[in-house]
Amino acid sequence: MAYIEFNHVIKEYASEGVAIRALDDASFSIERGELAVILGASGAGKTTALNILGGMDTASSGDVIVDGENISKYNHKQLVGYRRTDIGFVFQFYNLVPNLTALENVELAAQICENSLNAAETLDKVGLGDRMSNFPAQLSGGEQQRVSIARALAKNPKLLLCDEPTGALDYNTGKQILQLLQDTCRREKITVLLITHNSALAPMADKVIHFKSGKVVKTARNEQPVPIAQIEW
Ligand SMILES: Nc1ncnc2c1ncn2[C@@H]1O[C@H](COP(=O)(O)OP(=O)(O)OP(=O)(O)O)[C@@H](O)[C@H]1O
Repeated sequence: MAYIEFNHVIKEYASEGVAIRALDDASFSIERGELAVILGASGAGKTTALNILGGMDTASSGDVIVDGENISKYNHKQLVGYRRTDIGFVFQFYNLVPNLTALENVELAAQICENSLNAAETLDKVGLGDRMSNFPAQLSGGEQQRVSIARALAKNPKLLLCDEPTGALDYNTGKQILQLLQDTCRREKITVLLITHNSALAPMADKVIHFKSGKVVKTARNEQPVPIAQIEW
């Protein structure tokens, strides 16, 4: 069994009496410690898949296995615990608490987990060791995204889920953030799943999962993933 298995997942939303199938029998797997990229056009179902994997949404049918646990069978309380301790989230917008410093933002997340990492050390690892006492408004977009990555990592999660993490950043800053995520995956041996609509990023991943119209239409493995610095788009 793979570390993550998304098996025949269907997700339907009811919208004004009409059923919208956001996921239509989608299946993929990811091994522990892999960097996986989900590619697909707008509306393909990428965010829906990520939200289900992160316990923020539930499947209409199908199984979602994470580290041997079938999270699709979890009740509300179990999902709360799963989101709190097992999953680190990084979003396009950083969602930092504006009146807390970088350090306090990371500490806040670490406090809700049992096996959390030291907040200051984690900020140091993402390159912000000298900006810990700054408030979000005093940091650039790229620096704020580093804080949000540190906040996710400080939870010491099983899985880091990133939804378009460079969507609000310029080309070079975005590249640095992707490099950080790639390096973190390798160095910390953490499983990372990244959503993007930029197909040029495919070579950075161990595994590439292509979504189209709610289905996984192709998965590919890169035997030798390419460092982000060598990818241009
Ligand atoms: N809560 C919801 N209620 C109704 N429809 C939804 C809901 N969430 C998603 N959908 C629909 O499901 C489909 C897949 O959406 P999803 O956000 O997963 O796509 P995506 O690939 O992440 O797109 P994007 O790249 O634009 O974010 C879309 O048609 C969307 O409108």
